[in-house]
Amino acid sequence: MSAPDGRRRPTNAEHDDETSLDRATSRAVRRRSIALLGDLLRPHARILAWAAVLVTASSAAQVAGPWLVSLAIDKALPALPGDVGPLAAIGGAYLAAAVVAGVAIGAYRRVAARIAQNVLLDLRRRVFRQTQRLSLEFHESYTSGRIISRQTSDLEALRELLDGGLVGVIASVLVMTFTAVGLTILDPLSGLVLMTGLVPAWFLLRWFRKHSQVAYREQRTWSARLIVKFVETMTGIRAVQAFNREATTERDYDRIGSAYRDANLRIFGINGRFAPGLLLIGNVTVVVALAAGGWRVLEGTLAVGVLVAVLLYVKRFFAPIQQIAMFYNAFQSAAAALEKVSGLLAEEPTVVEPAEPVDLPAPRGELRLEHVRFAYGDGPVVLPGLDLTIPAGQTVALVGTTGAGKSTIAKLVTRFYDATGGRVLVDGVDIRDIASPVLRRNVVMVTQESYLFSGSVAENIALGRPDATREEIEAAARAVGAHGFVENLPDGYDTEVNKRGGRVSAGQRQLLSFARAFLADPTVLVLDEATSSLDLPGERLVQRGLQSLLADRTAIIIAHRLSTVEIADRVLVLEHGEVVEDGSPDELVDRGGRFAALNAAWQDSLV
Ligand SMILES: Nc1ncnc2c1ncn2[C@@H]1O[C@H](COP(=O)(O)OP(=O)(O)OP(=O)(O)O)[C@@H](O)[C@H]1O
Repeated sequence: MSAPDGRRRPTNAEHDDETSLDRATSRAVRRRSIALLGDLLRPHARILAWAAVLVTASSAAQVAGPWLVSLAIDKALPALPGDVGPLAAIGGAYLAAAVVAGVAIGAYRRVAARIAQNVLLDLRRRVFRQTQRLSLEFHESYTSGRIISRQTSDLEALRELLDGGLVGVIASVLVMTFTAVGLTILDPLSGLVLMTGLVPAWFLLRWFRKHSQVAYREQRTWSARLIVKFVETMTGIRAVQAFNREATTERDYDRIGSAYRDANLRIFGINGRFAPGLLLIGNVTVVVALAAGGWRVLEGTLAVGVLVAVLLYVKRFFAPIQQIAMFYNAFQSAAAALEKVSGLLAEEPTVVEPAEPVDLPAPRGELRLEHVRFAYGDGPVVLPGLDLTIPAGQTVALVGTTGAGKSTIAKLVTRFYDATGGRVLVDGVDIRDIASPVLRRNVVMVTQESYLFSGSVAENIALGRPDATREEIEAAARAVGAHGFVENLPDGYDTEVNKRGGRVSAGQRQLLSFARAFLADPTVLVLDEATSSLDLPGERLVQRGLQSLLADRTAIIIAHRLSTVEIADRVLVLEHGEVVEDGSPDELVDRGGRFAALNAAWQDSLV
């Protein structure tokens, strides 16, 4: 991300890959997660309040049970057999409490599940929208595997948290609180025993928190790396197989997989000590409460019924701790996931929309670069200061050694990146002042890979202008010479690409992307020509398509073929980000400089 001075600011998603953060960063990351959570829950405030009422009612009703049992033992049983009234009343109250508790908890679970699912959907949408919104700079540094793991495994961890426990755990925590309060009111001394049991439990919890936080971050980081490695290998499978890299990539994958396994084992190790430790503390507390209470019953200072209620309360207090401990795992994992997702969501596009956009009412397509300076992030300067004017309608071919900065110029003119210094102007307007929909309509980039989306051929062409009619789509295909082969596909324009029968060759793919650009009809076209060599008829076809595409518009072509350079009005030879030769192809050949040499080499390669 570039600050106004051109230096790089740290990004929010930058800490993604670290397992231990310093205290301040850790706090900032947590604050960011909590803010996101608040933001997600805010629209559900009213229904959340309703859920809180339901769960509170259910917990209070549950806590009444042991107290009613103590009343039955100490008050109602001694009145028998003469007076069955108290026992019947207590029995009735017990039943009523059970019904209230059951109905309220059922309703609470349904309401809470609906909130959880809506929050998840909202988060999924936000992640998707955000990844589409972020600038190319972000995508070039944040690998697609990492984005995939944000959208898949991180959201899955949050789903597990919300589906698999949070709702129950909130109810359990409330029951525990009510139980502790109820017990203390019933018999303060036993309340004290319970509180004493909580002291070692609290220390154990602190130990667990400290260790598991690091372990869970580590687990998620390795899991993301595993996905990155897999996605990278699969997207580059051709290169992997062509260069015999299978064994090396497998070794790398194994190494990451082992680290992931070790991270998981560490978590199990921590849990293996935490859960039994808590259980032990709970049971010891029950024994102490029983011993102390039993002693007082013998002394005659405690009623038997109250002792029974005390034991029921203490047991009930510790019972959900196991569940909460297990839940803590899901919580840790989800908290780590939320940290990463919130980092992605907090990321701002580096290419900023203008506050007061300037329109281009009658675009002509004149391009001007004024002292354009550029460097990627903290990297070396790619363009030291480029001055260039391209009159409307001119076709300019950019040639030059690899790394000279040709693609960089293309990315600056199309505003996928902003220049670090200087300005890029279209018809005299700084492109930073043009709203992106207007800019994208007028300046279109056709990239090397000519990406085809799943869908029909017609749909792929219509990407250039979604409201185009079938006639316009076919006219565009005809104009660039794609109509012939499209008609020969099994279902013509309705053939699904990327499916059996819909496979298109590299040249045909380029023609489709030309048709797409033709339909979009931009004033300025930037074309990164594919380097893949086509057979001669294929090349001629593409060349003819290109010529019709270029007519009547300004074009910058990163040229890799002689035939392309020949149809250009002007050739710019670039070296280390500077124009070293500028002229028509014929002039440059006559001048006998670098272009002449390149041209000779191209001519040679044809014979
Ligand atoms: N996303 C990026 N992040 C950092 N550096 C980059 C990035 N893209 C390109 N560069 C660097 O910028 C310089 C210019 O690259 P550019 O892609 O513009 O060259 P090019 O002339 O188009 O080369 P080629 O013909 O090989 O495509 C190179 O040194 C390259 O390493």
